[in-house]
Amino acid sequence: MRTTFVVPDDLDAPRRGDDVVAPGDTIPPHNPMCYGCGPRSPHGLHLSMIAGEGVTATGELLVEPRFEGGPGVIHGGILASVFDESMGLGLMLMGLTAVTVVLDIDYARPVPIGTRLRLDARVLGTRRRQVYAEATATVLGADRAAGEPVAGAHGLFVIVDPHAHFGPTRDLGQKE
Ligand SMILES: CCCCCCCCCCCCCC(=O)SCCNC(=O)CCNC(=O)[C@H](O)C(C)(C)COP(=O)(O)OP(=O)(O)OC[C@H]1O[C@@H](n2cnc3c(N)ncnc32)[C@H](O)[C@@H]1OP(=O)(O)O
Repeated sequence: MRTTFVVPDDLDAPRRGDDVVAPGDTIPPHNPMCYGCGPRSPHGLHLSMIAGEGVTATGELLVEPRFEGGPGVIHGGILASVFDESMGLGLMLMGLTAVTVVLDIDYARPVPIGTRLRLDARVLGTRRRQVYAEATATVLGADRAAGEPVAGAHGLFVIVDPHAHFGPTRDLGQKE
């Protein structure tokens, strides 16, 4: 993957939260109406991620026709949303709330509609309130050389107090 995103080399190791789902279990959506993971979001991605060991998560995404950008391929903004959400869900394994402040995407190959992608997300480490994460997308069931990623992402998230952060906007949220 090629990127200009700089991951500091002095990060603290990520620590899994005490009261989070076990490896192999589905990470619950943080908001039922979330565009990325919410099961009740009418036009959302409905992304679901499975907890791995440590602070890692995996998922799958079928590139549906509604995700089209250029003729026959996924829209780059959709893929950015997929990465944002997959890293965000992985980060929840730390048992905290954090929001994205920087999202960096490497669109390495065009991704055709109908492709089934495997998503791998991993928290790299923390520095004070900052949390660094990365994710990759590889094509499932294809003969693409040795599972080379078709896209990758880095994210910088900042830990927030959810009540203070979402308090002023919570009433604007769509109700279930
Ligand atoms: C209830 C449950 C809800 C769950 C929700 C989500 C979970 C899952 C989500 C799922 C996925 C979807 C996710 C989504 O889509 S999240 C939606 C998109 N993101 C946002 O809306 C975030 C908007 N930004 C903010 O609200 C503020 O900037 C926050 C609150 C984040 C920080 O403002 P605050 O005034 O509080 O703090 P600070 O400014 O002192 O900064 C603090 C630290 O952060 C560092 N910093 C800040 N910005 C940058 C930057 N650009 N590059 C590098 N570093 C940056 C800064 O240097 C400092 O570092 P340090 O000096 O401490 O070292």
